[in-house]
Amino acid sequence: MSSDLSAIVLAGGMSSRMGQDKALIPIQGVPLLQLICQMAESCADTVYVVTPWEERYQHLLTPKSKFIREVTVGESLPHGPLVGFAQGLAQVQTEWVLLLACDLPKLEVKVLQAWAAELKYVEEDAIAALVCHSKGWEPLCGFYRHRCLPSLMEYINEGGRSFQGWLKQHHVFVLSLPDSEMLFNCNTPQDLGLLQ
Ligand SMILES: Nc1nc2c(ncn2[C@@H]2O[C@H](COP(=O)(O)OP(=O)(O)OP(=O)(O)O)[C@@H](O)[C@H]2O)c(=O)[nH]1
Repeated sequence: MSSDLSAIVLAGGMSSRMGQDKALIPIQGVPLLQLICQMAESCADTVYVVTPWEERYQHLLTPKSKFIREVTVGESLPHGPLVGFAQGLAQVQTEWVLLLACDLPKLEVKVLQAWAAELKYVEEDAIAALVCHSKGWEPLCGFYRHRCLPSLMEYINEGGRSFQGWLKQHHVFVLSLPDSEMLFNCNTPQDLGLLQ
């Protein structure tokens, strides 16, 4: 296991609320998925894009990114971000993984890098380092220890599909909430309108 950091970017959602593929929406001329991969590259050695649709995103790959093809596991795709994350994590070798959704247009490199620098202070028994807000943990913009995989698989195999439900069973290190809107999720055409 390497002590370096890798990143997983999830790009297997249906974007049903947006009505068009969120990963392909240009933000200042750059497709959102590509933008997220560029940000992830600023702190991770390798960026893994977990998706069932490699062909659709082939042209967006950045120099340090590669695909992990998501497969069905007895249920039709999409099976949700928790299963997508587990399939990605099973292929990754680093001690820590930065997990990112592909719909975070206000992500900030300097905050990701500051958080990554804090990982050396995370208690040994913590399985993740995440921001906590009023609705619970922010699971799709934070860090996970690779050794959370057995517990994650057990939770999934018992039918669990909720990050909050799984995280509730564990100790999680609290990352400082950024004093910006960088966790803004772009889910709907109205959200997109707020960006312009
Ligand atoms: N790999 C993978 N990623 C997923 C899956 N479901 C959601 N995601 C990703 O998880 C992140 C958050 O997704 P959501 O906004 O909750 O769901 P969505 O399917 O993209 O959008 P809606 O259909 O509007 O709910 C996005 O980066 C999605 O691409 C999945 O089954 N597999």
